[in-house]
Amino acid sequence: MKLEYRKAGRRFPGQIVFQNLDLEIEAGSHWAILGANGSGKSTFLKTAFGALSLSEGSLQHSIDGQTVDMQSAALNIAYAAPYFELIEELTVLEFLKTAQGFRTFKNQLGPQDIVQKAMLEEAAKRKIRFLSSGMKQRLKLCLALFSEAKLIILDEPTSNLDRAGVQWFRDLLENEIEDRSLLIGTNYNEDEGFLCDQHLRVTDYQ
Ligand SMILES: Nc1ncnc2c1ncn2[C@@H]1O[C@H](COP(=O)(O)OP(=O)(O)OP(=O)(O)O)[C@@H](O)[C@H]1O
Repeated sequence: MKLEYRKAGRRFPGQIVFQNLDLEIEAGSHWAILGANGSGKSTFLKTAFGALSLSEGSLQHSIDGQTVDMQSAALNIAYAAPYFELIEELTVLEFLKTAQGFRTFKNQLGPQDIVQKAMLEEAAKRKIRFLSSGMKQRLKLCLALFSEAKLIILDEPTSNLDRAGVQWFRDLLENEIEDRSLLIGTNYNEDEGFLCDQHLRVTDYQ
């Protein structure tokens, strides 16, 4: 999936997060969205998957050279982020079965396979609200990376992961991103953005 921002900007009352952004995110490219806390990484990423609209300018998504509207684009975008809520009252397996009803996993993987990939075998029948924050994070990352989406957006992907978890994430990303587009919002570029050869600092556009 390709994204083209033209003269794009996003404001909140009394605050310009970014403006005058001209940016082409080519299909299959890997971008790290860098910056300190509050610099606008999440705001930018939310515009990419349609959770926030632009205040000015335009954003066009295209798939295989064909422009698609935001609704069709959203069906081809998967994201994992601190503000992406899991359904806490379901068990891990129940949640994955529900998720599969909305969107099939890639390579014909099933809920039980995802449990294994997320290293949650022992917790499969536990309610999500009783998982540790690192376990929830592994589940979110697997949901995104084992989707069939053409654009993967990961906001702070290693938050709540311990050192072993960070290594697990790096291996997962390396194996599963394939030729898909990738946007990562990160304070820890070495751990999280290691696959990204393109960088955006939102503060360069304030
Ligand atoms: N819905 C909102 N309404 C008003 N202001 C907002 C809203 N969302 C974000 N902001 C403001 O926009 C700025 C950028 O926030 P954002 O969450 O994008 O930063 P970030 O770089 O992702 O930060 P962090 O690394 O702490 O997650 C901040 O000043 C924040 O307070």
